[in-house]
Amino acid sequence: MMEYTSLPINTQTGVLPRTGFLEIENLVKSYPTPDKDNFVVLDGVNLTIGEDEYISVIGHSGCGKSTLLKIVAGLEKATSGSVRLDGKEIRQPGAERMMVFQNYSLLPWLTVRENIRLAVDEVLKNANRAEKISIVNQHLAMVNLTAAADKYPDEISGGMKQRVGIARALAIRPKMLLMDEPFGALDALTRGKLQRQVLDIWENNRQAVMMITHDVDEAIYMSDRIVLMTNGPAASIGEILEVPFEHPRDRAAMRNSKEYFELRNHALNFLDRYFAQDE
Ligand SMILES: Nc1ncnc2c1ncn2[C@@H]1O[C@H](COP(=O)(O)OP(=O)(O)OP(=O)(O)O)[C@@H](O)[C@H]1O
Repeated sequence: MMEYTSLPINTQTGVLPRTGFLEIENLVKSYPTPDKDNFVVLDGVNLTIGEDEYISVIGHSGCGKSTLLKIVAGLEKATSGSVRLDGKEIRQPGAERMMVFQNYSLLPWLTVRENIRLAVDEVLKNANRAEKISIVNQHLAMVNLTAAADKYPDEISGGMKQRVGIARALAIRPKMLLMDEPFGALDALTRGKLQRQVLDIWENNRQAVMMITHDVDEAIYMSDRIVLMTNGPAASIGEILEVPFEHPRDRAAMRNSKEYFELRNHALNFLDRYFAQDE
């Protein structure tokens, strides 16, 4: 069994001195309210993500995690500040950033294969028919859905639907994967299997990932860094934790290490502290 040694917890905030692929600078997001005051959701978020880095974002409900992800996806506009991908300002959705939602968002009148094919047709316009078929088949196999390819979404389980969503996102070869609680609706066993599957795919084909989760164990198991958000309104980044385990990770060995225990407690204490302020 792989063993992990104990290292000091490394916490950071703000913009990090690493190669920036996604660069979020002084991001502010507010919504107008009827009484003319603005409701400030995010206030001064600074974050840099590398092109092959897996980042998790954790924070209490309503602190603005989904809002942050939607701004990176181009589905929401920042009130001020800037968000750049590969040096270019993000102003709208784009095929280089694919989103995976918690509630699957599959088209119910299309089969599993057709749901993936639709995205491929829309984005990979220069690929010929044979190439498209091959890409769809390859991604069906990647998430173990070849046998279910011709079923409709209401004929498959929640875990399978989420795998279709992930295959669809990956099939168009995005530079960045944005996932909003992708495993949140799944039972523990299915969640564990799908986490491993997503990690396998990512380890073989690294890309930038930003994943929202409420689960500290999931964040430690999957990501390179964990972004801990302060409570809203006017939330920002409280701490960023470096996860010191090499990929591929052995979940059981990791869980038995002192370092895992310390990191987990550090994150939970952070969340408890902010939760206590709320009460
Ligand atoms: N379109 C909108 N208009 C006004 N307020 C909004 C809008 N969208 C989100 N908000 C508010 O912004 C805040 C942050 O919402 P967001 O969904 O980003 O939080 P979250 O951290 O993802 O929450 P959860 O963990 O519960 O999903 C909430 O108070 C929400 O009510």
